[in-house]
Amino acid sequence: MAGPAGLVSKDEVKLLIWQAKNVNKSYSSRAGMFKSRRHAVLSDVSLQVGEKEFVGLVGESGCGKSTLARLALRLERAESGNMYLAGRSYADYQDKQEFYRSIQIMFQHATAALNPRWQIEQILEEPLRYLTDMPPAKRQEQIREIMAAVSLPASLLNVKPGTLSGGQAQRICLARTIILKPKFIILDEPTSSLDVVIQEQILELLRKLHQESGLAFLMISHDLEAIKRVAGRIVFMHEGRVVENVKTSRLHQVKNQVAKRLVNIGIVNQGGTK
Ligand SMILES: Nc1ncnc2c1ncn2[C@@H]1O[C@H](COP(=O)(O)OP(=O)(O)OP(=O)(O)O)[C@@H](O)[C@H]1O
Repeated sequence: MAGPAGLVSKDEVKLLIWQAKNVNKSYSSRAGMFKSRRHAVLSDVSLQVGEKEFVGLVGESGCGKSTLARLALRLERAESGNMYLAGRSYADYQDKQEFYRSIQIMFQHATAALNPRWQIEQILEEPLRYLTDMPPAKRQEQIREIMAAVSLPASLLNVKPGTLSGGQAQRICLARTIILKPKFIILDEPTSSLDVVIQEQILELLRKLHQESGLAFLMISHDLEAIKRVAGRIVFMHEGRVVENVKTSRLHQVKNQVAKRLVNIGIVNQGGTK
């Protein structure tokens, strides 16, 4: 059984891949013409992801999920607290390349970031070229391997993103996220912009990738039903705090009232609970 506050059970997970410990983050907002006020977005957030785990992070819009993801990727700094990747504090990663080889994120609307002028092959090669010393022949091999892993034909390598279907484009984004074989992968709303049929296919693909690769994933979503399909453990956030942490098979046992409501409703909409 999962423990409190987003932490894994020591009986079930031996090695932690990623950890946020007592993280706090706030932003300034205008309060009148000359004043600004700080409001807390993350309050004392602790969350752990173990080796080979697939963890879901669910909560209402604005509760701080994406902020946590941006902090995890070092795109912003926390005011206090610590984060750890593969047992090392973020402060110990002086080498940016080493850090970003170990952790990758797929953002919501990732397909919009696919360079329309590049062929798919160039798009997939870019992280290998800049973050590894891999020779060209090995890069080609890796690209073909990753296309097979996301169930796309190698013939698509020569086309540009504009010719792809929505589902194919999402698979390419996923391929680019995992091509470096990072230790830890964050997926921020990976299916929310897709229609139901494609959503289903991408969730199935994620399940397959997780099973076959044994990598650790954290999937952020409003959609508890989608998270239930892929995650072994689910962490609930509410107003910047982790309020519940439970194995997916024991969702019926959640105690926190907010989490209970979300479990009963199933889906959290952009504007709050349905
Ligand atoms: N750069 C920023 N400056 C000021 N406020 C911000 C900034 N980024 C996020 N916020 C605020 O922080 C809160 C949390 O935002 P965040 O995007 O992390 O929530 P979320 O749970 O991911 O929401 P959603 O599911 O809608 O993406 C919101 O109130 C948001 O307006």
